[in-house]
This record gives sequence, C-alpha cells and structure tokens, in this order.
Amino acid sequence: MAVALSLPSPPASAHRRRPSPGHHPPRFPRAALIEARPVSASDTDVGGGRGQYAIQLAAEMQTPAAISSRPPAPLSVIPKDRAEDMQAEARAMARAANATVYDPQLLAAKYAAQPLKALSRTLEIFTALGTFALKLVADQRRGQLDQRKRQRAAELTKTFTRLGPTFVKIGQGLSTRPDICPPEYLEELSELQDALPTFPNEEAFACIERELGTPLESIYSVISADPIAAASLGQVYKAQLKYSGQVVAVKVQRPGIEEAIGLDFYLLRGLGFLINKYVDIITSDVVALIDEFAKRVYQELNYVQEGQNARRFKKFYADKEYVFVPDIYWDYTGAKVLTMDWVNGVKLSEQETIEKQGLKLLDLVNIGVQCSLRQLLEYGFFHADPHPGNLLATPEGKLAFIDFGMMSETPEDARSAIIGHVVHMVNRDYDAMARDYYALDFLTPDVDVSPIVPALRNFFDDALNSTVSELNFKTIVDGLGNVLYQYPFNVPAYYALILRSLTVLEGLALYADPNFKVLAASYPYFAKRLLTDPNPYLRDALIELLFKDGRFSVQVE
Ligand SMILES: Nc1ncnc2c1ncn2[C@@H]1O[C@H](COP(=O)(O)OP(=O)(O)OP(=O)(O)O)[C@@H](O)[C@H]1O
Repeated sequence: MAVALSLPSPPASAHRRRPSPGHHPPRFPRAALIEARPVSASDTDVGGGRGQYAIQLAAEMQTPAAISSRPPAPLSVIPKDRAEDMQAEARAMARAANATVYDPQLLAAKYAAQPLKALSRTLEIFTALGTFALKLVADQRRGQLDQRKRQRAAELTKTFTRLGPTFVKIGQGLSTRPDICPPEYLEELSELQDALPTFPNEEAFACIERELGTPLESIYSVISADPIAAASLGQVYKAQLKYSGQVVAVKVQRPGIEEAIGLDFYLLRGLGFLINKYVDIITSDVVALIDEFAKRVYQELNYVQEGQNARRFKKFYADKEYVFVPDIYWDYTGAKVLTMDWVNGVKLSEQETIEKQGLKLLDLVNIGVQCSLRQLLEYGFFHADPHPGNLLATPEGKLAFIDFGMMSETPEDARSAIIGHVVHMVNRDYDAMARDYYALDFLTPDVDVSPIVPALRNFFDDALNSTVSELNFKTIVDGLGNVLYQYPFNVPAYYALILRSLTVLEGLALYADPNFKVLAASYPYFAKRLLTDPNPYLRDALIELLFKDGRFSVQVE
C-alpha cells in the first residue's frame, strides 16, 4: 500500500552541492513514498510505456552523505497530492474492475438461449428500419427523393432515437460521414448528439450511490434536480463537491445499457455474417467492422477509462493556455459515474452566442485545427469524436474539450507517413504518393502500386488546378476515397478517424466563413514540423519539397 509521508527533501540540484555549515538546504514540497507498482496509462508521458514502475523514494536519501552521492531525485519524487491522486485513481479502477467488455462469443451464448427476446427485438428493428426503407422506395417511385430528403432525414433521426443507444451511436457515426450521407442527413443526424430522452433522476441518483458506495449528500453539497443534458450512453448533472466547493459535471450511465446494446450487437453481428456470406458487392468484412464498432462503444461504457483518457489528453495541453480540459475527480468516479470539472462554455455550433460574447468562431476553429494536428501527428493520441457538441468555447476564449469516451491512436510511423503524403500531394508526386500507401499500412508490399498512379493523377490534376491550400479538405478526402475504393486498400480505423476529425472542424469553420480552408490553416504546422523535426523521413520529405527534379522549387513572389 502506498504511504504518504511529509519528509523534507532536498532541491533537484542538491546532490551536486554540499550544504555549507549552518545552512539548511532548501526543501522540496512535501513528498510521498510510493510503493513500486505498475503506473497506469495516465501516469505516463507522451508515448511513455505503460507498465513502468514508479520508483520508491528511499528515506535514507535524507542524509547529507546520500545527498552528495544520490542520483538525480526529481524523477522518483512524487508530490503528495499526485500520490493521493494516483491512489484515488487506483480505487476508481478497482470500483470499475467488473466493467463489461465486448465479447461476441459470450453474447452469442447468452442470446442464443433467449430466442424469443432476440426475435422480438429483430422484429422491432426490422419494422422500424423497413418502414423507413419503404418510404424511400415510394419517394423514388414518385420522383420525390430529393424533395423529401430533409423530412426523411428527420424521420430517420427519430427512428434511431426510438431504437435506443446502439442506433443513436450508429446515427452519430453516420452524422460525421459526408462520404456516406447527404448534407440533410448529416444535419438532422447531428441532433442525436445530446438532446436525447432522459431517464428518471431517482435511478441516476441511486446509481451514483451504488457505484460510489456513499450517500449522495456526502458527496455533493448541491446537485441539479434534473439532468442538464442527456446523451446516448448517459445523462449529465451539474453539482458542487461537498469537500472543496468545486462545480462539477456528473455523468451517469443509462440503467441497463449493457443489456440493450449487447442484444443489438448480437443481432447486428448475425446480419453482418449473412452479408459477408451472401452479398457479393460488399467486399469489406462486415462482421469485423461491427466488432470494431462494438468494441469502441463498450469501451465508452467504462467511465474510469474515459477519465484516464481525459487525464492523458489534459497532460498534452497542460502548458497551453488556450485549451481547457476538465479534470477528473477519482474519488467520485466509477465505471458508471464520472465526476469532472464543469465547463462553462458554449458549443462551437452556436456561432451567434459565441460572437455575442465578443469571441470569434474562426479563432476557436483555428485552435481546434492546430490541436487536432498536434494530437494526430505529434502525440498520436486523439479525440476521435470531435463533433460540435464536444467542443465548447469558454468565456475567456479557450477551446474546451469534453467527452473522452472515444479516443484513438496513430502509430508513430504513420504520423510521419501522413506528413510525407501531404508533401507528396502538394508536390503532385503521384509515384511517391502511391508508394506512401505501403508506409501508411494501407497496402501490403506485394501489391503493385503502378495502376494507382494514373488514378491519383486523374483526380488530383483536375482538383489541384489551383494550389492545394485552396482546396476543401472534404474534396481531397472524397477524391482519395474514390481512389481507395477502386483498389484493394485496407484503410486502418485511425486514418478514417483522422479524416473525420478534420472534416468536422472544416464543417464548423465553413459556417463562419465559406472560404475557410483547413489545409491553408494547417500549412504553418506542416512547415514547422518539416523544418524542425529530426525524423529522417521528414528530413527527406523537406528536401523533396524544396528540390523538385534536382532544382530548388520554392517560388518567391
Ligand atoms: N464537463 C462538462 N461540463 C459541462 N457540460 C458537460 C460536461 N460534460 C458533459 N457535458 C454536457 O453533457 C453532454 C453529454 O456529455 P457527453 O458528450 O460526455 O456524454 P456521452 O454520453 O459520452 O455523449 P455522446 O452521446 O456524445 O457520446 C455534453 O454535450 C454537454 O452538454
């Protein structure tokens, strides 16, 4: 067990100097003695390995002799409040030890034994989605498909809401996929973000008490009588912590949600299996896609994991005064309850309210673009659900992030490869672009990329008539998507999420300024990385950018 001590400790440089007689060395802040134990992901630094061990601070290090010979101490010293926080996090993890994980075999065994339940839900889903599909067929027959798009999109949104959390999650996913849905559907489905039906407060409060093992009034001095927002998996209350007076947001999970989504994923997986077997035009492995999606949704159900994601994310931006990430209160967090700082902010989708406060939406979007690029291409750990409801403008003009349930990681090699790919695109070097697909892990080395080169040339020579920075990101994504679609590409999930996160920001910016260009806003970031990063891949990319066909290719106007 970790023991908190209040030992006076020497300053970081003390081991190099002998203290002069009568002179007491300046002291560290109170330190804690931590037993060696695996450090959680949130304790590690950027790219730091999990499973490292926190090192014990030996009490003997307090002797003057030891002071002169000891190794540098700061790495091993953990301030008392940090130590207490780590213990609180460990307690929260213990509370969440039984959180459900996605296990398709277990679900199959469970629901195969409940055929009536499975049948009744199948009927419910088929009736709802079948009725919707019939309306579309009727619209098409009457030639009213375009005319009725908005109405049908609103109906689909209602249908997903009625069908419950799994379908709300599917609808949310679709709402950020301009490559799959027309704009009317994107707009209507984005309503699924947080105006969802609530569940009774008594159930929510009982859940908090059960999860945290203590009465509500011993945790919060005040808690809102009703939820402030209801989202797909939970609802959020505003409260004040009894011990510190801190205003917090308390997210409470919907009761019985594992049961509801478990049955749906069992049924969807069955459908995926039939599609894989009988529908030849769909070449992707639908079961694998469903499994991937289900795994993510289940991860979102463990709020301790979400808290750890928030902490890791917060660490990246700790020194950035223009970004706010709510802190997590571990003692009031478990698998189904998450207590974090309340964010006093306005959603980025509410441009008018933002501008009334004297803030500029475009400034905030710019912060968002820079943050996204750093998350994606530097830290490799990114917010994979940056819909407008999860990005808030604070009254001080900071960009606040919330909802860390869905995060994704970009492998290190892929980060450099993406930057290289952008350089090759700007240079219109289609051979190099095609070769990048190996480095990006889209193609195995045995696939011949030569037929891809003309396809890339066809699209980009047309699209890049003007300079790349003048193109909409979405145009490029669509163009690349078309090329990818025609060849045996296997696009990793993180890549689709990267595209999605930047298209969402571009979508937001276009509301404020129809001429906003994400790529132009990204140029300074790319330039800085290329000029300063010692990674050999990026060094080569810089040389390729500066010298084309052996000639210096930068034009000074
Ligand atoms: N820290 C916070 N401060 C203020 N409001 C918050 C905070 N966290 C959440 N909210 C409000 O609650 C809503 C739902 O929260 P959140 O998005 O985290 O829930 P979720 O169930 O993960 O939602 P989603 O369906 O988007 O996955 C937010 O859109 C926001 O309005």
